[in-house]
Amino acid sequence: MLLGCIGDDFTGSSDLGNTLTKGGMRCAQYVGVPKGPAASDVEAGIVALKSRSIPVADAVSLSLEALDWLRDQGCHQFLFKYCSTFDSTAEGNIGPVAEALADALAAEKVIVCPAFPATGRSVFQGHLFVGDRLLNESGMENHPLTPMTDPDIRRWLGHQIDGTVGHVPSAIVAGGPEAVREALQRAQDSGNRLIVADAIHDSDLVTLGQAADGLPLLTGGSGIAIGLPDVFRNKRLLSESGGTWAGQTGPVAVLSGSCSKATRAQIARHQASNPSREVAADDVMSGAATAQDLADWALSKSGIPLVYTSADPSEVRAAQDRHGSEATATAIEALFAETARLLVQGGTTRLITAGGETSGAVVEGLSLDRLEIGPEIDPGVPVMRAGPDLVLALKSGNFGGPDFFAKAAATLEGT
Ligand SMILES: Nc1ncnc2c1ncn2[C@@H]1O[C@H](COP(=O)(O)OP(=O)(O)OP(=O)(O)O)[C@@H](O)[C@H]1O
Ligand SMILES: O=C(O)[C@@H](O)C(=O)CO
Repeated sequence: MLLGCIGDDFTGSSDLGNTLTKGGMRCAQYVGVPKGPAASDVEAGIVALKSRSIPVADAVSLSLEALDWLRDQGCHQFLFKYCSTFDSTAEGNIGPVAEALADALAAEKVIVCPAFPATGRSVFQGHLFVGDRLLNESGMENHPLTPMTDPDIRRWLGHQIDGTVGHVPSAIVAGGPEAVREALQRAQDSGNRLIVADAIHDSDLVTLGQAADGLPLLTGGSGIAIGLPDVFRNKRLLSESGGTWAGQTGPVAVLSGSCSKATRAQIARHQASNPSREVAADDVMSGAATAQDLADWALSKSGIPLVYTSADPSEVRAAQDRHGSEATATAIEALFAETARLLVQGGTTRLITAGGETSGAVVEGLSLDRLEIGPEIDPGVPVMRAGPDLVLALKSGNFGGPDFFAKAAATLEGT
């Protein structure tokens, strides 16, 4: 294994797997820290954690455990993948995890770059944009768990760590890898270890990847990995034998706990021509909504049945005020996990989930341990094989085109 990756959620990890697989690396995604060794042909291993919204100390210890395992597999370079919208609170978890990994690896210069231009995320003057909106005006300010109210990544990260945050501006990134290396050194000389780098285009991310050659730790969205396969390839370290993907026919279902704008628009589009069932947070909390009932309903439907709790920000806030945000999220995630288990037990072979936390709960509920990454459905979302009769698509909240669910079902089938 050449590159050891730690993802702070499951959809984000598959997004990274998509980038590395497209770049030609043989890539495997593990559900949590594996117990045994990796297969010998894996060039990039991604340990997917559900550590984005858990207490800081737990996120740090899980990430260090993942790091130890990846080191044991022989990796010399490591990548901490977080969300391209920098999903975190002022307490963490991105900063504390990045610092703990840097301590463990004696990393002195650590790039921080959430940019993912293919999905409209760019970093300019240390500020994160989603399309033409600053992060805090993009809808992410309403996120149920990690509302992003400050677009200045340097300042937000600064709240999360004890030290100061450096910055490599766009004009320097445009100057190429050597200019970036010099700027990183200057940032380190000024006492900064975590260094936010601007990136607007994929070419900037390629430059950052080249500049990071020899650095033990990189952090970012999946975009930060764009240049890495070529760095390994130029050193003749990649096997170059392509992966094989065979589609899967059989019953399909969609489970959505994502309340993002993109997901809600995809739901509205999908339910116009497919069976759909909305589940209210109150019914989850009271126990009126049961996994058995939802699974039976989906298994009885033709088309691409959709079960969702996705609601608009005012409904989400009202449910959180009534029941508490953590309790609501935990109960909804547990319901989706059990529904997924019953669906697969009932014969579902293609499962599509929307939302990082939701997908994490589902994948853990299904007790999966390793996912093979296949072709891309939409930027940032690949199809994945979880076993001989089960394929998955785990969609990050804000990813995917308007017709994502139908496109995912078809791509999972291999059509
Ligand atoms: N109606 C609702 N009321 C309150 N909370 C909800 C509701 N529906 C879903 N949730 C919770 O909101 C959270 C949504 O997070 P999730 O990560 O699944 O989606 P997302 O944030 O859109 O996706 P991503 O993290 O990939 O951007 C989950 O914990 C989910 O259980
Ligand atoms: O980086 C992203 O935006 C996604 O991979 C993700 O992590 C959202 O959960």
